[in-house]
Amino acid sequence: MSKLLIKHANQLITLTGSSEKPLTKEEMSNLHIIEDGAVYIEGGKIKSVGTTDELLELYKNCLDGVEVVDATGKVVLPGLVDPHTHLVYAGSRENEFNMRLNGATYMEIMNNGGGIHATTSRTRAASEEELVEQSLVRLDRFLLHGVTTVEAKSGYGLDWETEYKQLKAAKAVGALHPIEVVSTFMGAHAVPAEYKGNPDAFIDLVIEEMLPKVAEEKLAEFNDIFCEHGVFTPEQSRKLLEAGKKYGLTPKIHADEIEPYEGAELAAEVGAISADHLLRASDKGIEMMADKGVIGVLLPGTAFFLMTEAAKGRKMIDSGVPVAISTDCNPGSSPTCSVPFMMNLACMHMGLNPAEAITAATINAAHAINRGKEIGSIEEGKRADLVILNVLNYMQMQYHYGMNHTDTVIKNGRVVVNGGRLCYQQ
Ligand SMILES: N=CN[C@@H](CCC(=O)O)C(=O)O
Ligand SMILES: [Zn+2]
Repeated sequence: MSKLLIKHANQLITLTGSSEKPLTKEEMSNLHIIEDGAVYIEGGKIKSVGTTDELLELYKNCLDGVEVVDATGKVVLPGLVDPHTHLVYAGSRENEFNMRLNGATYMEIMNNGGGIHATTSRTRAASEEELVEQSLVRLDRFLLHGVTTVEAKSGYGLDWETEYKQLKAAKAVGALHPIEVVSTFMGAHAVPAEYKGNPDAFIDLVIEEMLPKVAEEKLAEFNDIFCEHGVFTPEQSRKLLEAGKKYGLTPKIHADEIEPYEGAELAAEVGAISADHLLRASDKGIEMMADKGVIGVLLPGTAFFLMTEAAKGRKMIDSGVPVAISTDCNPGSSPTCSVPFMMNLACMHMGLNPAEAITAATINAAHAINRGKEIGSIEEGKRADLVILNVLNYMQMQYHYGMNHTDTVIKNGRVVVNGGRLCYQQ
Protein backbone atom coordinates (compact mmCIF):
# COMPACT_ATOMS: atom_id res chain seq x y z
CA MET A 1 0.00 0.00 0.00
CA SER A 2 1.51 3.35 -1.05
CA LYS A 3 2.35 5.76 1.76
CA LEU A 4 3.14 9.43 1.48
CA LEU A 5 3.98 12.19 3.94
CA ILE A 6 3.71 15.87 3.08
CA LYS A 7 5.60 17.97 5.62
CA HIS A 8 6.52 21.56 6.41
CA ALA A 9 3.67 23.21 4.49
CA ASN A 10 3.85 26.93 5.22
CA GLN A 11 0.06 26.82 5.35
CA LEU A 12 -2.01 23.67 5.25
CA ILE A 13 -5.56 24.72 4.33
CA THR A 14 -7.75 21.98 5.81
CA LEU A 15 -11.35 23.31 5.70
CA THR A 16 -12.06 20.92 8.54
CA GLY A 17 -15.64 20.21 9.53
CA SER A 18 -17.27 20.96 6.19
CA SER A 19 -18.13 17.48 4.91
CA GLU A 20 -21.80 17.39 5.87
CA LYS A 21 -23.03 20.54 4.18
CA PRO A 22 -21.64 23.42 2.12
CA LEU A 23 -20.28 26.44 3.95
CA THR A 24 -22.21 29.71 4.06
CA LYS A 25 -21.68 33.31 5.11
CA GLU A 26 -18.72 33.81 7.53
CA GLU A 27 -17.98 30.06 7.53
CA MET A 28 -16.71 30.51 3.98
CA SER A 29 -13.81 32.66 5.25
CA ASN A 30 -12.65 30.23 7.92
CA LEU A 31 -10.13 27.96 6.20
CA HIS A 32 -8.84 26.15 9.33
CA ILE A 33 -5.17 26.70 8.57
CA ILE A 34 -2.33 24.71 10.14
CA GLU A 35 1.07 26.38 9.96
CA ASP A 36 4.06 24.12 9.33
CA GLY A 37 1.43 21.54 8.46
CA ALA A 38 1.75 17.88 7.51
CA VAL A 39 -0.51 15.20 6.03
CA TYR A 40 0.04 11.44 6.18
CA ILE A 41 -1.53 9.42 3.38
CA GLU A 42 -1.97 5.67 3.07
CA GLY A 43 -3.75 3.64 0.40
CA GLY A 44 -5.05 6.77 -1.34
CA LYS A 45 -6.73 8.13 1.80
CA ILE A 46 -5.79 10.81 4.31
CA LYS A 47 -4.77 9.11 7.57
CA SER A 48 -3.56 12.03 9.73
CA VAL A 49 -3.43 15.80 9.58
CA GLY A 50 -1.48 18.03 11.96
CA THR A 51 1.69 20.02 12.43
CA THR A 52 4.92 18.57 11.05
CA ASP A 53 6.21 17.99 14.61
CA GLU A 54 3.05 16.11 15.57
CA LEU A 55 3.09 13.82 12.55
CA LEU A 56 6.83 13.15 12.66
CA GLU A 57 6.40 12.08 16.28
CA LEU A 58 3.33 9.96 15.51
CA TYR A 59 4.99 8.10 12.62
CA LYS A 60 8.61 8.13 13.82
CA ASN A 61 8.84 4.33 13.88
CA CYS A 62 7.17 3.67 10.58
CA LEU A 63 8.60 6.06 8.02
CA ASP A 64 10.53 3.38 6.11
CA GLY A 65 9.28 3.18 2.53
CA VAL A 66 7.17 6.32 2.91
CA GLU A 67 7.48 8.81 0.07
CA VAL A 68 8.13 12.26 1.52
CA VAL A 69 7.13 15.52 -0.14
CA ASP A 70 8.70 18.61 1.39
CA ALA A 71 6.31 21.59 1.08
CA THR A 72 8.61 24.14 2.70
CA GLY A 73 7.64 27.63 1.55
CA LYS A 74 4.45 26.35 -0.09
CA VAL A 75 0.70 26.17 0.54
CA VAL A 76 -1.24 22.90 0.55
CA LEU A 77 -4.91 22.96 -0.46
CA PRO A 78 -7.53 20.28 -1.09
CA GLY A 79 -7.48 19.37 -4.80
CA LEU A 80 -9.61 21.89 -6.68
CA VAL A 81 -13.03 20.71 -7.82
CA ASP A 82 -14.74 22.02 -10.97
CA PRO A 83 -18.51 21.43 -10.63
CA HIS A 84 -19.63 22.72 -14.07
CA THR A 85 -17.91 21.86 -17.34
CA HIS A 86 -18.87 20.97 -20.88
CA LEU A 87 -15.72 18.86 -21.09
CA VAL A 88 -16.65 16.53 -23.94
CA TYR A 89 -17.00 18.22 -27.33
CA ALA A 90 -15.33 18.42 -30.73
CA GLY A 91 -13.72 21.43 -32.38
CA SER A 92 -13.40 25.02 -31.21
CA ARG A 93 -15.06 28.39 -31.92
CA GLU A 94 -12.42 31.11 -32.02
CA ASN A 95 -14.24 32.51 -35.10
CA GLU A 96 -17.17 33.39 -32.81
CA PHE A 97 -14.84 35.10 -30.36
CA ASN A 98 -13.78 37.30 -33.23
CA MET A 99 -17.43 37.95 -34.17
CA ARG A 100 -18.23 38.93 -30.60
CA LEU A 101 -15.25 41.30 -30.52
CA ASN A 102 -16.86 42.91 -33.55
CA GLY A 103 -20.19 43.40 -31.77
CA ALA A 104 -22.22 40.20 -32.29
CA THR A 105 -23.87 38.79 -29.16
CA TYR A 106 -23.70 35.22 -27.89
CA MET A 107 -27.44 34.68 -28.52
CA GLU A 108 -27.34 36.24 -32.02
CA ILE A 109 -24.58 33.83 -33.00
CA MET A 110 -26.54 30.90 -31.57
CA ASN A 111 -29.79 31.95 -33.26
CA ASN A 112 -27.96 32.07 -36.59
CA GLY A 113 -26.91 28.44 -36.32
CA GLY A 114 -23.59 29.00 -34.56
CA GLY A 115 -22.83 28.67 -30.85
CA ILE A 116 -24.09 25.45 -29.30
CA HIS A 117 -25.42 24.39 -32.75
CA ALA A 118 -21.97 24.67 -34.32
CA THR A 119 -20.43 22.48 -31.63
CA THR A 120 -23.36 20.08 -31.91
CA SER A 121 -22.63 19.53 -35.62
CA ARG A 122 -18.96 18.84 -34.92
CA THR A 123 -19.71 16.60 -31.98
CA ARG A 124 -22.25 14.61 -33.99
CA ALA A 125 -19.62 14.11 -36.70
CA ALA A 126 -16.85 13.04 -34.29
CA SER A 127 -16.23 9.45 -33.25
CA GLU A 128 -16.24 8.48 -29.57
CA GLU A 129 -12.46 7.98 -29.82
CA GLU A 130 -12.01 11.52 -31.15
CA LEU A 131 -14.10 12.91 -28.30
CA VAL A 132 -12.02 10.95 -25.82
CA GLU A 133 -8.78 12.19 -27.34
CA GLN A 134 -9.83 15.86 -27.30
CA SER A 135 -11.25 15.63 -23.77
CA LEU A 136 -8.08 14.03 -22.40
CA VAL A 137 -6.10 17.08 -23.55
CA ARG A 138 -8.44 19.29 -21.55
CA LEU A 139 -8.22 17.02 -18.51
CA ASP A 140 -4.43 17.34 -18.57
CA ARG A 141 -4.84 21.11 -18.57
CA PHE A 142 -7.19 20.89 -15.59
CA LEU A 143 -4.76 18.68 -13.71
CA LEU A 144 -1.88 21.09 -14.36
CA HIS A 145 -4.03 23.77 -12.71
CA GLY A 146 -4.55 21.71 -9.56
CA VAL A 147 -7.99 20.32 -10.41
CA THR A 148 -8.58 16.74 -9.26
CA THR A 149 -12.34 16.31 -9.92
CA VAL A 150 -14.54 17.71 -12.69
CA GLU A 151 -18.21 17.49 -13.52
CA ALA A 152 -18.89 16.96 -17.26
CA LYS A 153 -22.15 17.63 -19.07
CA SER A 154 -23.46 16.15 -22.26
CA GLY A 155 -25.52 18.50 -24.43
CA TYR A 156 -23.74 18.75 -27.77
CA GLY A 157 -25.72 15.90 -29.25
CA LEU A 158 -29.34 16.98 -28.91
CA ASP A 159 -30.13 13.53 -30.31
CA TRP A 160 -29.85 10.28 -28.40
CA GLU A 161 -27.04 8.79 -30.47
CA THR A 162 -24.70 11.70 -29.82
CA GLU A 163 -25.73 12.34 -26.21
CA TYR A 164 -24.99 8.66 -25.57
CA LYS A 165 -21.63 8.95 -27.32
CA GLN A 166 -20.72 11.97 -25.17
CA LEU A 167 -21.76 10.30 -21.93
CA LYS A 168 -19.77 7.18 -22.83
CA ALA A 169 -16.77 9.34 -23.72
CA ALA A 170 -17.05 11.08 -20.33
CA LYS A 171 -16.98 7.69 -18.58
CA ALA A 172 -14.05 6.57 -20.71
CA VAL A 173 -11.90 9.61 -19.98
CA GLY A 174 -12.66 9.28 -16.28
CA ALA A 175 -11.31 5.75 -16.40
CA LEU A 176 -8.22 6.71 -18.41
CA HIS A 177 -7.20 9.88 -16.57
CA PRO A 178 -6.32 10.55 -12.91
CA ILE A 179 -9.09 13.19 -12.65
CA GLU A 180 -12.46 11.86 -11.50
CA VAL A 181 -15.20 12.78 -13.98
CA VAL A 182 -18.76 13.14 -12.64
CA SER A 183 -21.44 13.04 -15.34
CA THR A 184 -24.44 15.23 -15.92
CA PHE A 185 -27.03 14.64 -18.64
CA MET A 186 -27.89 17.86 -20.47
CA GLY A 187 -29.99 16.70 -23.40
CA ALA A 188 -31.87 20.01 -23.21
CA HIS A 189 -28.93 22.31 -23.88
CA ALA A 190 -30.57 23.89 -26.95
CA VAL A 191 -33.49 23.23 -29.27
CA PRO A 192 -31.98 21.27 -32.17
CA ALA A 193 -32.59 22.44 -35.74
CA GLU A 194 -34.89 19.42 -36.34
CA TYR A 195 -37.24 20.74 -33.60
CA LYS A 196 -36.95 24.47 -34.37
CA GLY A 197 -40.18 26.17 -33.34
CA ASN A 198 -41.31 23.13 -31.37
CA PRO A 199 -39.34 23.01 -28.13
CA ASP A 200 -42.22 21.27 -26.29
CA ALA A 201 -41.93 18.27 -28.59
CA PHE A 202 -38.19 18.17 -28.02
CA ILE A 203 -38.64 18.28 -24.22
CA ASP A 204 -41.08 15.37 -24.54
CA LEU A 205 -38.51 13.45 -26.57
CA VAL A 206 -35.84 14.07 -23.93
CA ILE A 207 -38.21 12.97 -21.16
CA GLU A 208 -39.68 9.95 -22.90
CA GLU A 209 -36.77 8.62 -24.95
CA MET A 210 -33.56 9.84 -23.35
CA LEU A 211 -34.05 10.03 -19.57
CA PRO A 212 -35.01 6.33 -19.22
CA LYS A 213 -31.88 5.25 -21.11
CA VAL A 214 -29.60 7.55 -19.10
CA ALA A 215 -31.03 6.08 -15.91
CA GLU A 216 -30.99 2.47 -17.09
CA GLU A 217 -27.30 2.54 -17.99
CA LYS A 218 -26.44 4.80 -15.03
CA LEU A 219 -24.79 7.27 -17.39
CA ALA A 220 -25.24 10.37 -15.24
CA GLU A 221 -26.02 11.55 -11.71
CA PHE A 222 -27.46 14.96 -12.58
CA ASN A 223 -29.97 16.38 -15.04
CA ASP A 224 -29.39 19.91 -16.34
CA ILE A 225 -31.19 22.33 -18.70
CA PHE A 226 -30.48 25.72 -20.27
CA CYS A 227 -33.41 27.74 -18.91
CA GLU A 228 -33.13 30.96 -20.89
CA HIS A 229 -35.23 33.35 -23.00
CA GLY A 230 -35.29 31.88 -26.50
CA VAL A 231 -34.06 28.45 -25.35
CA PHE A 232 -36.21 26.62 -22.75
CA THR A 233 -38.86 28.29 -20.58
CA PRO A 234 -39.14 27.84 -16.80
CA GLU A 235 -42.22 25.66 -17.42
CA GLN A 236 -40.36 23.36 -19.82
CA SER A 237 -37.41 23.32 -17.42
CA ARG A 238 -39.60 22.38 -14.47
CA LYS A 239 -41.20 19.56 -16.45
CA LEU A 240 -37.83 18.08 -17.44
CA LEU A 241 -36.19 18.46 -14.03
CA GLU A 242 -39.20 16.93 -12.24
CA ALA A 243 -39.20 14.04 -14.71
CA GLY A 244 -35.48 13.48 -14.12
CA LYS A 245 -36.07 13.22 -10.37
CA LYS A 246 -38.33 10.21 -10.99
CA TYR A 247 -35.31 8.52 -12.58
CA GLY A 248 -33.04 9.40 -9.65
CA LEU A 249 -31.32 12.26 -11.49
CA THR A 250 -30.64 15.28 -9.30
CA PRO A 251 -31.62 18.62 -10.87
CA LYS A 252 -29.11 21.28 -11.86
CA ILE A 253 -29.98 24.32 -13.90
CA HIS A 254 -28.34 26.92 -16.16
CA ALA A 255 -30.24 29.84 -14.67
CA ASP A 256 -30.59 33.55 -15.41
CA GLU A 257 -27.45 33.67 -17.54
CA ILE A 258 -28.34 36.17 -20.25
CA GLU A 259 -31.67 37.59 -19.03
CA PRO A 260 -33.63 37.35 -15.78
CA TYR A 261 -35.99 34.39 -16.16
CA GLU A 262 -36.78 33.21 -12.60
CA GLY A 263 -34.29 30.39 -12.96
CA ALA A 264 -33.00 30.84 -9.40
CA GLU A 265 -36.57 30.62 -8.11
CA LEU A 266 -37.15 27.46 -10.12
CA ALA A 267 -33.96 25.88 -8.76
CA ALA A 268 -35.28 26.39 -5.22
CA GLU A 269 -38.72 25.07 -6.13
CA VAL A 270 -37.51 21.84 -7.73
CA GLY A 271 -34.85 21.24 -5.04
CA ALA A 272 -31.89 21.57 -7.40
CA ILE A 273 -28.50 20.81 -5.90
CA SER A 274 -27.16 23.90 -7.69
CA ALA A 275 -28.20 26.79 -9.88
CA ASP A 276 -25.41 27.90 -12.17
CA HIS A 277 -24.52 31.23 -13.86
CA LEU A 278 -27.06 33.52 -12.08
CA LEU A 279 -25.73 36.69 -13.71
CA ARG A 280 -29.25 38.12 -13.78
CA ALA A 281 -30.76 36.29 -10.79
CA SER A 282 -33.41 38.29 -8.93
CA ASP A 283 -33.16 39.25 -5.25
CA LYS A 284 -36.15 37.00 -4.58
CA GLY A 285 -34.45 34.10 -6.38
CA ILE A 286 -31.28 34.58 -4.32
CA GLU A 287 -33.33 34.57 -1.11
CA MET A 288 -35.16 31.42 -2.16
CA MET A 289 -31.88 29.68 -2.96
CA ALA A 290 -30.48 30.62 0.46
CA ASP A 291 -33.62 29.33 2.11
CA LYS A 292 -33.44 25.95 0.37
CA GLY A 293 -29.64 25.61 0.48
CA VAL A 294 -29.28 25.56 -3.32
CA ILE A 295 -25.61 26.05 -4.16
CA GLY A 296 -24.90 29.02 -6.43
CA VAL A 297 -22.25 27.94 -8.92
CA LEU A 298 -20.51 31.09 -10.11
CA LEU A 299 -18.88 31.03 -13.53
CA PRO A 300 -16.77 34.21 -13.55
CA GLY A 301 -14.98 33.26 -16.78
CA THR A 302 -18.25 33.33 -18.72
CA ALA A 303 -19.06 36.94 -17.80
CA PHE A 304 -15.41 37.85 -18.42
CA PHE A 305 -15.25 36.18 -21.83
CA LEU A 306 -18.71 37.38 -22.91
CA MET A 307 -17.70 40.84 -21.64
CA THR A 308 -20.81 41.25 -19.54
CA GLU A 309 -21.64 42.10 -15.93
CA ALA A 310 -20.67 39.40 -13.43
CA ALA A 311 -23.03 37.59 -11.03
CA LYS A 312 -23.50 39.15 -7.60
CA GLY A 313 -21.33 36.73 -5.67
CA ARG A 314 -20.91 39.04 -2.66
CA LYS A 315 -24.64 39.53 -2.32
CA MET A 316 -25.25 35.79 -2.61
CA ILE A 317 -22.78 34.97 0.17
CA ASP A 318 -24.13 37.73 2.42
CA SER A 319 -27.66 36.41 1.79
CA GLY A 320 -26.66 32.91 2.90
CA VAL A 321 -26.33 31.16 -0.47
CA PRO A 322 -23.55 28.54 -0.39
CA VAL A 323 -21.35 29.60 -3.28
CA ALA A 324 -19.06 27.51 -5.51
CA ILE A 325 -16.79 28.50 -8.42
CA SER A 326 -16.29 26.80 -11.76
CA THR A 327 -14.75 27.34 -15.20
CA ASP A 328 -17.85 26.43 -17.26
CA CYS A 329 -15.15 25.04 -19.62
CA ASN A 330 -16.82 25.03 -23.05
CA PRO A 331 -15.89 26.05 -26.60
CA GLY A 332 -18.08 29.17 -26.76
CA SER A 333 -18.49 31.21 -23.61
CA SER A 334 -15.53 30.05 -21.51
CA PRO A 335 -12.80 28.04 -23.24
CA THR A 336 -10.54 27.68 -20.21
CA CYS A 337 -9.45 24.99 -17.75
CA SER A 338 -8.01 27.39 -15.18
CA VAL A 339 -9.98 27.21 -11.95
CA PRO A 340 -7.30 29.41 -10.28
CA PHE A 341 -8.00 32.19 -12.79
CA MET A 342 -11.74 31.83 -12.07
CA MET A 343 -10.88 32.34 -8.40
CA ASN A 344 -8.98 35.52 -9.31
CA LEU A 345 -11.97 36.79 -11.26
CA ALA A 346 -14.40 35.89 -8.48
CA CYS A 347 -12.35 38.10 -6.15
CA MET A 348 -11.97 40.95 -8.58
CA HIS A 349 -15.39 40.99 -10.26
CA MET A 350 -17.74 39.30 -7.82
CA GLY A 351 -16.52 40.63 -4.49
CA LEU A 352 -15.32 37.39 -2.92
CA ASN A 353 -12.31 37.49 -0.62
CA PRO A 354 -9.41 35.08 -1.26
CA ALA A 355 -10.50 32.72 1.54
CA GLU A 356 -14.06 32.54 0.20
CA ALA A 357 -12.70 31.81 -3.28
CA ILE A 358 -10.79 28.81 -1.89
CA THR A 359 -13.87 27.48 -0.10
CA ALA A 360 -15.91 27.99 -3.27
CA ALA A 361 -13.44 26.04 -5.43
CA THR A 362 -12.94 23.15 -3.00
CA ILE A 363 -15.50 22.00 -0.45
CA ASN A 364 -18.50 23.95 -1.77
CA ALA A 365 -17.69 22.83 -5.30
CA ALA A 366 -17.52 19.24 -4.01
CA HIS A 367 -20.96 19.61 -2.42
CA ALA A 368 -22.32 20.97 -5.72
CA ILE A 369 -21.63 17.53 -7.23
CA ASN A 370 -22.62 15.56 -4.15
CA ARG A 371 -19.02 14.69 -3.23
CA GLY A 372 -18.72 16.70 0.01
CA LYS A 373 -18.19 13.59 2.13
CA GLU A 374 -15.32 12.25 -0.01
CA ILE A 375 -13.31 15.25 -1.22
CA GLY A 376 -12.97 19.03 -0.90
CA SER A 377 -11.25 19.23 2.50
CA ILE A 378 -8.14 17.76 4.10
CA GLU A 379 -9.50 15.50 6.81
CA GLU A 380 -8.89 12.02 8.09
CA GLY A 381 -10.69 9.39 6.00
CA LYS A 382 -11.14 11.59 2.94
CA ARG A 383 -9.63 10.84 -0.42
CA ALA A 384 -6.04 12.09 -0.67
CA ASP A 385 -6.59 14.71 -3.39
CA LEU A 386 -4.28 17.64 -2.72
CA VAL A 387 -2.54 20.46 -4.51
CA ILE A 388 0.70 22.12 -3.45
CA LEU A 389 1.10 25.72 -4.59
CA ASN A 390 4.27 27.66 -5.05
CA VAL A 391 3.12 30.60 -2.91
CA LEU A 392 3.96 31.57 0.67
CA ASN A 393 0.39 32.06 1.83
CA TYR A 394 -3.05 31.45 0.37
CA MET A 395 -3.68 35.12 -0.38
CA GLN A 396 -0.77 35.18 -2.82
CA MET A 397 -2.73 32.77 -5.01
CA GLN A 398 -5.16 35.61 -5.85
CA TYR A 399 -2.67 38.45 -5.48
CA HIS A 400 -0.33 37.11 -8.18
CA TYR A 401 -3.31 36.85 -10.52
CA GLY A 402 -3.52 35.06 -13.84
CA MET A 403 -0.62 32.74 -13.06
CA ASN A 404 -0.53 29.04 -12.46
CA HIS A 405 1.09 28.43 -9.07
CA THR A 406 0.54 24.66 -9.13
CA ASP A 407 3.69 22.82 -8.14
CA THR A 408 2.50 19.34 -7.14
CA VAL A 409 -0.82 17.55 -7.51
CA ILE A 410 -1.68 14.41 -5.56
CA LYS A 411 -4.66 12.36 -6.69
CA ASN A 412 -5.83 9.39 -4.63
CA GLY A 413 -2.48 9.51 -2.80
CA ARG A 414 -0.36 9.44 -5.99
CA VAL A 415 1.82 12.30 -7.21
CA VAL A 416 0.47 13.09 -10.70
CA VAL A 417 1.99 16.55 -11.23
CA ASN A 418 5.50 17.29 -10.00
CA GLY A 419 7.33 20.60 -10.39
CA GLY A 420 4.43 21.86 -12.52
CA ARG A 421 4.72 18.94 -14.98
CA LEU A 422 2.51 15.94 -15.55
CA CYS A 423 4.05 12.74 -14.20
CA TYR A 424 1.24 10.18 -14.11
CA GLN A 425 1.33 6.81 -15.86
CA GLN A 426 -1.87 5.84 -17.63
N1 LIG B 1 -25.14 28.71 -21.82
C1 LIG B 1 -25.23 27.54 -22.07
N2 LIG B 1 -24.27 26.62 -22.13
C2 LIG B 1 -22.87 26.88 -21.99
C3 LIG B 1 -22.23 27.40 -23.23
C4 LIG B 1 -22.20 26.38 -24.30
C5 LIG B 1 -21.59 26.83 -25.59
O1 LIG B 1 -21.61 28.01 -25.94
O2 LIG B 1 -21.08 25.94 -26.27
C6 LIG B 1 -22.61 27.73 -20.77
O3 LIG B 1 -22.94 27.25 -19.69
O4 LIG B 1 -22.06 28.84 -20.84
ZN1 LIG C 1 -22.63 25.53 -18.75
